[in-house]
Amino acid sequence: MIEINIIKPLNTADGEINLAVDKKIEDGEFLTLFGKSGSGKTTLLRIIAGLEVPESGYIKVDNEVWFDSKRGINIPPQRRNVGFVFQDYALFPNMSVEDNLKFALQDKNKFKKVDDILKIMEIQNLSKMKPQHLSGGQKQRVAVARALMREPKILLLDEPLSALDSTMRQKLQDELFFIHQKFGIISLLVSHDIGEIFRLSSRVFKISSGEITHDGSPSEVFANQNISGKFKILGEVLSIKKSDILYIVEVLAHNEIIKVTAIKDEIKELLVGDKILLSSKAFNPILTKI
Ligand SMILES: Nc1ncnc2c1ncn2[C@@H]1O[C@H](COP(=O)(O)OP(=O)(O)OP(=O)(O)O)[C@@H](O)[C@H]1O
Repeated sequence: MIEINIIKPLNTADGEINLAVDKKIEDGEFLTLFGKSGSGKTTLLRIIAGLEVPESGYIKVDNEVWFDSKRGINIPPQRRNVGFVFQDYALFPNMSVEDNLKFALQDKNKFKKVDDILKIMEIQNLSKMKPQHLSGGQKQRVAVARALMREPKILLLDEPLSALDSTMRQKLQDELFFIHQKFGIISLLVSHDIGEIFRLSSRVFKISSGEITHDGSPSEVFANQNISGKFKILGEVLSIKKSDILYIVEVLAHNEIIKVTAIKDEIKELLVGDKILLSSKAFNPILTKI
């Protein structure tokens, strides 16, 4: 279990805000941090990894104190049992895949583990290759493999899949979920992709200006529980155009563009780029084999 109660002032484009978090994260949780750019998501991961120091508070993991401002405790990053995966892979370009993984090992007698992890991630065939010859999906698999080398208690995933195309993204989502289950790791993911969040997370923190405003399951955090629609689909607003007394909203959902008519009240707070839930009460689906 992670117990975190910290405050850290952040200098943002909108002035100084306080990143203030007081939460417990249980073993086995797959937690996603969701929120606007600059709300403090990456900083929270970096604080847990020991790469940023809070102004005050404490972080305990399984009753081991990693940080306590009052007691002057701040365990360095290399002694915190975390694996970190970034969007840009951060692999050593001049080292082979195998050497990238070996580098992460503290105990050099454990080289056999490299083979085990290569096998689990299905990248044995890449072991002698250098990162520049790998595709984005392969690089990210290597980055996840490297993060697993020290058997982390916590896996910190900072938008790890956002540079990948949707097919590769879904494949790696499945793999991240498999790893999470297999190793019994607490996974903390930063993601802007609502589909991804629903697929992976057991719990979501919605962060706004440094504060966790919502904490719950994906459907509790995103879906309006009062909607009793028979059919629901997540989408993103592409455009909002006025047409006589109505508005036409173009929504991207599962790579399809859907045009929806809306009244003024419905589009009042809607902006292009907003994630939305599209639902219908009277719905008669037609099944077609493809
Ligand atoms: N050590 C620091 N001291 C003060 N301010 C910081 C520090 N680190 C980051 N910030 C500021 O805090 C704000 C939040 O940054 P952070 O990277 O955590 O946001 P984010 O929610 O991850 O955004 P994005 O989705 O764009 O990655 C930014 O405005 C950043 O400049």
